Amino acid sequence: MAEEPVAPSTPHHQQSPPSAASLGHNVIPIVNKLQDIFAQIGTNFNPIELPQVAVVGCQSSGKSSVLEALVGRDFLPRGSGICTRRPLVLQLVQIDATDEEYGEFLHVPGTRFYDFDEIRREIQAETDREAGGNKGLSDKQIRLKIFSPNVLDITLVDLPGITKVPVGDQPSDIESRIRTMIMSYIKLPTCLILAVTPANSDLANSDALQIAGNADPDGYRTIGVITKLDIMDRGTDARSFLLGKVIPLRLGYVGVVNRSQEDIMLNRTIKDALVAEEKFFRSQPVYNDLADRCGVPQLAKKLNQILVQHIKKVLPGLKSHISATLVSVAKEHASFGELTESKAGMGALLLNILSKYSEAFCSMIEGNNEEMSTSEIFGGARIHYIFQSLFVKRLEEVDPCEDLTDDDIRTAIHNATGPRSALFVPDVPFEVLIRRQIARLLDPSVQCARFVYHELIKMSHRCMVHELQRFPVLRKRIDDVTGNFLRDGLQPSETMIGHIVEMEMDYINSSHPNFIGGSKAVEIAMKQVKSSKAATVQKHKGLTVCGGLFVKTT
Ligand SMILES: Nc1nc2c(ncn2[C@@H]2O[C@H](COP(=O)(O)OP(=O)(O)OP(=O)(O)O)[C@@H](O)[C@H]2O)c(=O)[nH]1
Repeated sequence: MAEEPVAPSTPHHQQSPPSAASLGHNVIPIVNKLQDIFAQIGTNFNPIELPQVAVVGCQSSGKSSVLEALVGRDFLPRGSGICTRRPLVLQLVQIDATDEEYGEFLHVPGTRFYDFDEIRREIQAETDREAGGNKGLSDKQIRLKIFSPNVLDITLVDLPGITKVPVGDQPSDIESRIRTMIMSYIKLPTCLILAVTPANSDLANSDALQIAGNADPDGYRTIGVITKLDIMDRGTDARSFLLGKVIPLRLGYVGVVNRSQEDIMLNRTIKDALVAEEKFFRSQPVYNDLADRCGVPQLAKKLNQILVQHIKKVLPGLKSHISATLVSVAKEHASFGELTESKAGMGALLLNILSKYSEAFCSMIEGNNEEMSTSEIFGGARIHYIFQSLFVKRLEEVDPCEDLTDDDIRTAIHNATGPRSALFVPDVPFEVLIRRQIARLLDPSVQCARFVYHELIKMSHRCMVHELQRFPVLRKRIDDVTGNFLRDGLQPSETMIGHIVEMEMDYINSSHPNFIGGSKAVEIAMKQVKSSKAATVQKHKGLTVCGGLFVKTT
């Protein structure tokens, strides 16, 4: 049966139960509102990280009991054996005082659990589903949200207790697995650690304080919680421990008395338990002057104060961060122009964007671009540069005699003249040799076409007008269409370049002014013969003399 929602009761020697409002701090509601807004707009912008509180300790030390007392509701599986077998991430959300409290599991979306016994059963069932029914453990979280007027907005994490001896389905390395799981939560700098140690154990050798010390060596975020003060050995007390004389902690200790197993079996409510706790501390003179370190309400107050301090610390930075973001978002919003709902308006907007894109492309090619850059050549000027500087230079670098040795020429002449000896190069071997050289023009020409293609793609990206930032799908589509269009043009261009080079190879233009042949060639060759340098092939002052034919090479 669900209990009445209660706030922790007020011991006579303690202050009122803490709540965001009662402490008079209005920062928590402000931050909650902010969190709600950011959650609603579904942005990744997380301006503030509220601390989460992880409860650590050895098995059955009373971790779940402490959490329940803080929430003021009875909803966690508790008992003498291992109970918490999966991390339970409990998000507490404060709602209006008039609203009914309820819980919601992430794994059962859309279902509100108004009955807190039902919540406990679901935690048990979900634990069994993942970790099995035989004391097995799993590090897969159960996420539960509790909406209540009596809670502070904070995230609490109930973790499996440290145990050393494996039982049931637990693996042999259970201790190290649990420690690793605990560490993964408490190592976060925004995680407050409630290190729970039962008073009826050896306090000085507390596993909880030891693991908390590993994660938080300076002790800035560890609060020591001593449970089970009611069942300590007669004649012993935890006074010196609560005073921090045994193991000092910056944030100090709080002693609490939770419900015993018998209380739970007798269905004692948390409200009753808080009254009993108050009575206990009142009846123990040894704790009388430690009012600020005893009782669940004090623990809640301490947590609240730390939360407020944390928010106060981050608030100035948060304020300037939000103001700066606001200015830049407003600017961005203004640049997007008017919103339009009608189909006609959308069509006009689309047309407008597309015309702006094509205008930008044209002006980039034509060169009358307004945002003229002085640091780099781009657009039409860059294409001109590719043709005039890069392409021409590459063509000039092609050596017409490369890989054409005297022996190649001599062999070609011999093969062409058969048994006769030859003075001049016959047409056929000349054409064979020269064709091979002309083919060398193909690579630089195709490369020039590819440079132009890449430049056009770059220009297309530069032309993505600012309005397009708002429409990523349209931007991608334009990019795809332009890319495909240019790619479709590149293939035929390369084919055409290949054809032009082939045409040059098929028809050797001997009428070119730079071509030296016929009677002029004979005349030069005769002079060579006369000067007894009758080599059939000779390179001389930029002229390659091939038998009777001379080709200008520079
Ligand atoms: N007498 C007394 N019993 C307590 C106190 N705190 C917890 N218990 C009992 O100790 C047992 C274990 O408590 P839990 O709150 O389940 O402990 P836990 O640390 O969450 O246990 P695991 O999650 O299984 O590690 C329960 O039977 C509680 O009723 C306390 O302050 N006094």
